[in-house]
Amino acid sequence: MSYFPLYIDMQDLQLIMVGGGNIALRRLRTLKMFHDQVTVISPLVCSGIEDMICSGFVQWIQRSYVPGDLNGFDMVFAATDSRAVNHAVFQEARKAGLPVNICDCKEECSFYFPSVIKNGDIVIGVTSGGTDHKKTKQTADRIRSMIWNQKD
Ligand SMILES: C[C@@]1(CC(=O)O)C2=NC(=C\c3[nH]c(c(CCC(=O)O)c3CC(=O)O)Cc3[nH]c(c(CC(=O)O)c3CCC(=O)O)/C=C3\N/C(=C\2)[C@@H](CCC(=O)O)[C@]3(C)CC(=O)O)/[C@H]1CCC(=O)O
Ligand SMILES: NC(=O)c1ccc[n+]([C@@H]2O[C@H](COP(=O)([O-])OP(=O)(O)OC[C@H]3O[C@@H](n4cnc5c(N)ncnc54)[C@H](O)[C@@H]3O)[C@@H](O)[C@H]2O)c1
Repeated sequence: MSYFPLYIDMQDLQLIMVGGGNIALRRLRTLKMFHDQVTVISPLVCSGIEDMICSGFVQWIQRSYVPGDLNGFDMVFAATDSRAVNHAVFQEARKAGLPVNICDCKEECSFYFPSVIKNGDIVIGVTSGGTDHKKTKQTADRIRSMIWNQKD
């Protein structure tokens, strides 16, 4: 069964991203279109995220994740390169009843991260239900070029 595209108001939600590499950066760029601030817990961050720290969009907790870190957050994203860490984040989030997105395991996601096309108030999210990421990206790129001639 396909997933229902739910459009939610994120403004008052406290968002946390565990991990600060390439995938976290790509997702933070998307989240930046919908929120003013995201907390990132990660011992290291890539240079794109350093810029987001400087601009105030990212609040950086510079250390590894430990259980209990999700306290006070409403929505959880995990994008570390460790299956064990991502799984631990999933377990804590599930226990706390928090919506959770885990980048290396679709079975542990309570929602998927879509490819997003945004033009003013118009927002389009594309998913393949986790079956074909390439097709998702291609479809989003086609929509961008067809409708708005907007690349990425
Ligand atoms: C849409 C996009 C959003 C974004 O990431 O921003 C996205 N994946 C993108 C790209 C991408 N993903 C992967 C590669 C590298 C390899 C390859 O090419 O296959 C690339 C290409 C690249 O990175 O360039 C690998 C991968 N992805 C997932 C797993 C785990 C699994 O399947 O269990 C693994 C194996 C990880 C591993 O090896 O450990 C899981 C998920 N990825 C999703 C979203 C969710 C459902 C999306 C849908 O319905 O299609 C879902 C289910 C959950 C989630 O993470 O929310 C983005 C599109 C591009 C864009 O628009 O820019
Ligand atoms: N869903 C997707 O779209 C997609 C696409 C490609 C890859 N992946 C998956 O995403 C994972 C991450 O990829 P990447 O390119 O961002 O890796 P990366 O190496 O660039 O980044 C990993 C980040 O995790 C952080 N980290 C490591 N251990 C941590 C811990 N204990 N606590 C907090 N942070 C920790 C590191 O400091 C680093 O910032 C890959 O291993 C792969 O499984 C997902």
